[in-house]
Amino acid sequence: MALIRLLTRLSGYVHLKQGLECLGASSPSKRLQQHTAAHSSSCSYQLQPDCLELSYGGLVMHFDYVWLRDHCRSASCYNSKTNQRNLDTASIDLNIRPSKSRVDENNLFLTWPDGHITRYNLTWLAQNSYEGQKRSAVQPRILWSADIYSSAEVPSASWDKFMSCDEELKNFLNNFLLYGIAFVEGVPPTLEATETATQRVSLIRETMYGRMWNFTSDFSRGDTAYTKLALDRHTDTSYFQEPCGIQVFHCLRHEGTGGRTLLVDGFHAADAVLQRTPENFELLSHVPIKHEYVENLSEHRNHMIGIGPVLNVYPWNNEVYMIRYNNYDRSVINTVPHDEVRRWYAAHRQLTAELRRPDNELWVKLKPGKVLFIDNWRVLHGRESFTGLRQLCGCYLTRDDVLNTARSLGLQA
Ligand SMILES: C[N+](C)(C)CCCC[C@H](N)C(=O)O
Ligand SMILES: O=C(O)CCC(=O)C(=O)O
Ligand SMILES: [Fe+2]
Repeated sequence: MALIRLLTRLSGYVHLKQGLECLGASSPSKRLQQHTAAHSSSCSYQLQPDCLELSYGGLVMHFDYVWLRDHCRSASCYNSKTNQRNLDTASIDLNIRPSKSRVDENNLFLTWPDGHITRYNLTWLAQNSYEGQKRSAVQPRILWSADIYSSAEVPSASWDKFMSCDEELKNFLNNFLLYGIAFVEGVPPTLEATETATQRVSLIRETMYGRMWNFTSDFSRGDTAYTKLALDRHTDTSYFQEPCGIQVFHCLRHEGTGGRTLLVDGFHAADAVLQRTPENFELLSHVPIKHEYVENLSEHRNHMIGIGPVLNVYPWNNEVYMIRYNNYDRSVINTVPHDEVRRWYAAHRQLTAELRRPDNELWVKLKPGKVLFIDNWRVLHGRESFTGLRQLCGCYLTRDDVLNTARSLGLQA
């Protein structure tokens, strides 16, 4: 196998630096290598029997030939106006191999057996390689305990600026992405203003609870949320196949005592389990669990079922992207044999112990004017029991559209 080696001076340092930043954290020795490479970079590649091995920017990457053909960005294979693939992937010979290959300073060129030529930008390859993805987080975040969150002194957005200034919205969303919670203050204490605030961020996700809800402890629905009782930490709508992405709360009125809101970073707790007992993390991220909502009132009849592990992780880097934790709504476990179920209970116990550590509990008293956005895929909420009239309004938001807004403002989401 011919080894083609190319040593080039890099045309732009910035160009390389950007490419490398996308690769995320690396070991000190790798960082040193990358640093040296800032002045002159080496790119080498080798056509292996089953893949192309590319060494660039301190990273050794492997690209399957079918993958390479499938990712051709030429005008006939890819429509760059719509960012959609034109190429029919099913027409690629699964044993395809390039007949010719070469590199220049910034690109790799492959000629396919039918004469078609593909040009790949080397930085693009590095950013989109499996090896590059494995090292980087999809969503950068700050895991928090109550102390970490409080000392960060994360500012709330202020209503006027939030509604009129994109920079304020961007800061708000940046905090939301980093911590999984964010506040807007100075919002008029009405359902309408709350709705207006949420529409700045996303689309409302209507559920069987309605579009916007405004609830008190009148037991108008068959759920403990509609009482004065305390609620332990949980995520909502765990009984949906896709639990609601964001929950918004605005306390419009409370004449009485208690009723504080509890917030806990579920990803922080999951990370503690991963660090201490990886086999428990493994069980929580693989054993499928059922959650169920059965409502049997004359005006409301609902039966919802959601099945999935407590921790949902990306398979290529084990990054947790969703926690589904609601002991009230967890249903019968019948998907696991008895010897595994005991181990699952032990893992669940460890996660629960982390979630219940007092130093992980952030308590806030919601007041009229202060709107709380919670990432319901990450941060658990609960409440203290209360007395008196307490009126809470809010809604759920569609997750894709929150992330869409964040990306449109230039954030990584
Ligand atoms: C928010 N809102 C009051 C409308 C609904 C409450 C839903 C409560 C349910 N047990 C769950 O955790 O999903
Ligand atoms: O009353 C509260 O503060 C929250 C109740 C709750 O968990 C919910 O509505 O989802
Ligand atoms: Fe809830």
